[in-house]
Amino acid sequence: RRPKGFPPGPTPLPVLGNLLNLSLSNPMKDFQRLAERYGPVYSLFIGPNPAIILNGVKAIKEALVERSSEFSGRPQDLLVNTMTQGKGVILADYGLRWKEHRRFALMTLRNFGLGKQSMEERIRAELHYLMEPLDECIGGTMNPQLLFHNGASNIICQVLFGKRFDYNDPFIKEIIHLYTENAKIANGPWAMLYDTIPMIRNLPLPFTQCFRNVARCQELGNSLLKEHLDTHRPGQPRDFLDCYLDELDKRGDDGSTFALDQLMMFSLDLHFAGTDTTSNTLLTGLLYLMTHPDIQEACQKEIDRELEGKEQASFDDRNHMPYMQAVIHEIQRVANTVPLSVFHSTTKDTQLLGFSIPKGTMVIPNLTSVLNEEGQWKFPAEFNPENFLNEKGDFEKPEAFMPFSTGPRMCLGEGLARMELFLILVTLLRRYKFTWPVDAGEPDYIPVFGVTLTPKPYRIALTLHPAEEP
Ligand code: HEM
Repeated sequence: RRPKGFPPGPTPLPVLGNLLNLSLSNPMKDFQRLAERYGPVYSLFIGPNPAIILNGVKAIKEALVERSSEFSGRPQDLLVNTMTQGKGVILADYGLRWKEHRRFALMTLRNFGLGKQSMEERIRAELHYLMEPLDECIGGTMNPQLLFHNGASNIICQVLFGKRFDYNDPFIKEIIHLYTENAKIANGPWAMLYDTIPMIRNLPLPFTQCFRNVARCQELGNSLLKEHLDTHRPGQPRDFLDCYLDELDKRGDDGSTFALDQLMMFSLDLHFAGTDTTSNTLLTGLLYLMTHPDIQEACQKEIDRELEGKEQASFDDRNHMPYMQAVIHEIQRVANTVPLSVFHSTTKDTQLLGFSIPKGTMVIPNLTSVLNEEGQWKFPAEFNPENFLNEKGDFEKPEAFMPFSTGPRMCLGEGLARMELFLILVTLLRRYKFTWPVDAGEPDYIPVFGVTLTPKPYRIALTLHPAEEP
């Protein structure tokens, strides 16, 4: 039964709640249909537990920004919580552990490579490796599926663990496979069943695969941690792991939330979040650029003009490349990489758009609804950089651009992700011309659903961009 004053929604069934109102494999269309019927804030029952779904920029901003302290919790009783064993930062509830770890992550990432200069160097160095397999394919075709995962993973790996891995190294191959599989399981049909029907949780059903995957990620990560524990010199941090070990020394037992048993899941959180997001955005970008050659050419014209005589692109170049900026933002808008954000929960009894929302209610910010919202975009249903250009051709970012979410829980890797997207796309478009292979049939833009949206596998055909031809 809905609490008094709670947002409306379809009638729940005993035990199953509103499970039958949603497609288990991809509920996105159902979420949209229900918003059309019940309005921007409506409710569903995940088994016995009430949840609210926020749609559109007004509802999401009012909750996550204006009432941020009331809407910045995380649910603690889902499959993903069992997966991460209550550790790490992404799923930490609103409170001291989250606050201390988020602040530490932002500060350390900034000092340790997210500081503009050195991070740019790392991304450029990785680009060199990223372009090797592409160079080998000039005049032919290839599937770029793993390439961007490898690149993005290595960039964050260097910050966290102080090293990069060859793209054929068993570590990177296995960990990326485990991450991508878990990103699909975590929002998939078995996760919905696990969250809805607590009595099935101890049964040997397919969701147990994600627990085995996490255990294996930890095993892989622990060997890196052990190396660090053996070689760490206090006060001389080489990377994120060392910084955390220093922090542990510094804090002793001052009652803080820092603890050695937090460190592995914390690092895996950052590694996973930094891998499966940027890479899927890049994959979507390439898909759209190949199938919109006029947009690709307009990018290349601006790149050739603005970078003329420069050996390589720098992140500051974006300030005089409005078209490229608009294209990258449009890629992020259509990629909609984290379609339902990460679920939030209310930290106390609160109000939203006239509804009463009790403490502990699960909150699903439907970012998809904002990135496609009628009235917020000039061309919500097209791939069109004009969405980010004003009549003078200057870059302009509408307030509905929130692929990183908004409020205090907003993505903490935004700075890194934006730098990666700009430097990688500009460098690749400067060197190559990407085309849709003639024998590839019609492009399929409908992504595979999960915590992250992933384009279906496709091939690219590439030649050297004319300016790069010998
Ligand atoms: C295009 C790339 C990316 C997109 C679209 C993206 C999107 C998001 C979204 C939607 C959230 C949920 C925010 C919320 O709960 O309201 C999030 C959280 C998070 N992201 Fe990202 N992200 C990206 C890249 C990265 C990178 C590169 C990192 C690595 C440093 C990262 C680390 C995190 C972390 C740690 C959180 C949890 C923050 C918290 O709970 O306080 N993300 N991201």
